[in-house]
Amino acid sequence: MTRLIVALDTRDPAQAQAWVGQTSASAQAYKLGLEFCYANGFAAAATFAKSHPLFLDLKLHDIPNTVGAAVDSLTPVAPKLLTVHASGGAAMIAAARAALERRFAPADRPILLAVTVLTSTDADGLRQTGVDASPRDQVLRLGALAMDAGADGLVCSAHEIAPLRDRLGTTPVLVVPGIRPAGSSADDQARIMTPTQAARAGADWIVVGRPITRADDPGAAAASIAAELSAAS
Ligand SMILES: O=c1ccn([C@@H]2O[C@H](COP(=O)(O)O)[C@@H](O)[C@H]2O)c(=O)[nH]1
Repeated sequence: MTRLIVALDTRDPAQAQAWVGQTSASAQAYKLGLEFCYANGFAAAATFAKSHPLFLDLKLHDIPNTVGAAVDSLTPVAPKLLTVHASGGAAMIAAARAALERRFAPADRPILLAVTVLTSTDADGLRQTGVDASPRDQVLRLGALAMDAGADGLVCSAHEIAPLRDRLGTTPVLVVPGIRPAGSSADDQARIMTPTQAARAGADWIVVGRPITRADDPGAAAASIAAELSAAS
């Protein structure tokens, strides 16, 4: 069954808490990322993680020593899921994994996710960064590298779930943003699918922000997405 993570993309803790109150019957976890953590600090994220499963989406990307040390520093937050950028390379991902293993007992260790190609990036966007591969091929390349280096799973778009499963099997935890219910705006996302399509493709988790948080009734929007997921599973 595909589970729902609601992205609490706000700098206002009261707003984040209000969205949690409206969606708690439908969501299995919540994402806090750069906007919330830069505004409120990691103590606020740690407090949040004590009462809700937390996807801490920091997308770490630096030299291996710095990323390993950053992951060490995040120990008090104890998120359920944590992201690094796969394009940081194998040594960086291995350093993040080693830090998590040093700091957590196996049963409590956060799930280490490698972000492959951002869901806001299309083939043109990749080309502008000097990558001539299609998003699909680049996701497969980075996904294999990240899993070999010690990631537990990958962040990808729903378009890449089937090819990733073909290449890497069922081992990677696949976390999928770029989700848009039928008829809703893509916003700045380029590689999108509906909740039903992502669930049918085999996403372990989907991440949904604006289609819920900018809805007139966030609770109803989350409930409708949760209903799609259970009907598709
Ligand atoms: O490739 C990625 C990686 C992370 N995200 C994050 O997911 C949510 C999506 O929000 P929407 O409002 O539903 O577009 C957001 O917090 C991103 O930082 C992503 O979109 N793509």
